[in-house]
This record gives sequence, C-alpha cells and structure tokens, in this order.
Amino acid sequence: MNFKTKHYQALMIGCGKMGGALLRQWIRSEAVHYTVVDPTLPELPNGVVGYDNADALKSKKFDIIIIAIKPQMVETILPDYANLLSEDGFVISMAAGCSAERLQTALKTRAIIRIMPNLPSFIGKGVAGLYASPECSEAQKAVSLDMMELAGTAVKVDSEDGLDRITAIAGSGPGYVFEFARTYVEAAESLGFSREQARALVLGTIVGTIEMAMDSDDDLETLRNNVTSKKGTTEAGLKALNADMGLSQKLKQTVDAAYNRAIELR
Ligand SMILES: NC(=O)C1=CN([C@@H]2O[C@H](COP(=O)(O)OP(=O)(O)OC[C@H]3O[C@@H](n4cnc5c(N)ncnc54)[C@H](O)[C@@H]3O)[C@@H](O)[C@H]2O)C=CC1
Ligand SMILES: O=C(O)[C@@H]1CCC=N1
Repeated sequence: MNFKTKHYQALMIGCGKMGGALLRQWIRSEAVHYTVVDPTLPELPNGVVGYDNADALKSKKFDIIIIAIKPQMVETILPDYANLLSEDGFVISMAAGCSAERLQTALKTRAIIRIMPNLPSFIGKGVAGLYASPECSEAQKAVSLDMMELAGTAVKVDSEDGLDRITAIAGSGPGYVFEFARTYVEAAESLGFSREQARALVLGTIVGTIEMAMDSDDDLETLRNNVTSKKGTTEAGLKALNADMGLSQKLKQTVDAAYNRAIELR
C-alpha cells in the first residue's frame, strides 16, 4: 500500500516556507491529493485547495495530516484537527524538535512520522531525515519515504534523537551555507567588486566546487590540497581561515547550538 496501490487524501496544516517548498515537489505525484489550511491563504500549486481555517472540513476525513506549523503552536492548534484523521490515518510532522509524544497527545493518534526536510527541497534537492514511531505500518513508512524522495534524498533514522541531530546538520544547514555565502560576498565586495559581480563570483565558485566534490571519489582533504600550491595564494588564505582552529571550533559550536535548541523544543 504505497504510492502505486492507493490514493491518499492529505491535509497540510500551515503552508509557509518549508511546507510550501515540499508541496511544490509533492504535487508531482498524483497518488496524494492535498488540502491546505493556513490563515494567510498563501498562493498554492494548481490542484491544491486552500482554506484560511478548518470550519469547512469538519465532516471530512484525511489519510495523512501534515504538520507544517511552528513547534511552539502544536498544543494550541492541533487538537482541533484530531477528528479529521481517518481511523487508519497517520501524521507527518516537520516541526523541528517537537516529539512524537507531543503530537500523539495533541492529535490522539499513535502513528507519527517525523521528518526533517531542508529548504533546497524547493528545487527537488533537499536532504531529509525521517523517523517513524513504532506504531506506523510499513505502508505508512513507504509512502512517507516516497514523498521525501520526490523532494530530494532522505535518510531513515531509528530514534528521535537521530532526527534532532539531522536537524542541526541538514535542516538548519542551508542557513549556515547562506550565511557563509553572504559574508563571502561581503569580502569580495571589500576587494572592489560590485555586489552583482561579487555574488556571481562567489555563488559560481561554491556551486562549481560542490558539484566537483559530489562527482569525485577523492576525500575533501585531497580536493582541498589540489587547489593549494606550496607557498601560494590558497595556502595564505587557508592559514587565515583556520587560524587558532577558529573555523572548526565555530562549526562545532554552530551544530551543537542547533542540536541543543532542538532538544529544548522537544
Ligand atoms: N524553514 C526551514 O528551513 C525549515 C522549517 N522546518 C519546520 O517547518 C515548520 C514551518 O516552518 P517555516 O515554514 O519555516 O515557517 P513559516 O512561518 O514560513 O510557516 C508556518 C506557516 O504556519 C501558518 N500558520 C500559523 N498559524 C496557523 C494556524 N492556526 N493554522 C494553520 N496554519 C497556521 C503561517 O501562516 C505560516 O504560513 C516549523 O515547524 C519548522 O521547524 C523544518 C525544516 C526546515
Ligand atoms: O530554524 C528552525 O527551527 C527550522 C528547523 C530547521 C530549519 N529551520
């Protein structure tokens, strides 16, 4: 009972940046039909019906309820939706940190899939984690994995803690990378390039470098060494970048802080 054998009715609660990015890819499969509730009535892909509240849905039942609101809103918003889940239905939540137990209490159901997507899902290049509570059926796990693979790649984890660790690396990761790119562009501007030139130079360099690494069997240290001539410019730049272990310490602090925040949100 996966994409190939059943049609599903799904209700997405909240459809902002992350929910919207996933929906854009998920609608590429006709196996799931999507309805959205979001008070801001965001623009939705063709074929998706949107409501600004759940009043019109009171007599409906859904096979999947997708949680795309903030983790802090779970207890106030979700209890109103508990009756909309069909008897053999399940929940997919992207709310960072928010434990399956909190969702089980709010929606009065045991079958919870927690996902941790990231924003490049918008272009089908997401990296996601997926955790299923023990009460989920094989079919529910298979459908959720199919959905995540429509938006990129997915890694299954067997604990919620594992998902919180993926949050610190991949869920929040695009934020770190955008910030790295932003400050790199600032540095390029300080060497005299216009904002537009600096952006093209930096993003082009990042994309080319990452695509080369993805295509290569060499480890990252070897690839880095291929750029770095003895007593050359890259060596001088890297010495400054790594001075006092600054970069590795900062990155360790970054992922630890994000992981600790996920723990606080449980
Ligand atoms: N933005 C990201 O990169 C990622 C976000 N997430 C998770 O996705 C969830 C959503 O985050 P974003 O999309 O970034 O936030 P967002 O603020 O863009 O989206 C939240 C949406 O919930 C809607 N909403 C508010 N009250 C509502 C209600 N009563 N009923 C229905 N909808 C309501 C808002 O109008 C908004 O469109 C969060 O739980 C976050 O942890 C997970 C991974 C990555
Ligand atoms: O910042 C957040 O809490 C969410 C989860 C991962 C990315 N954005």
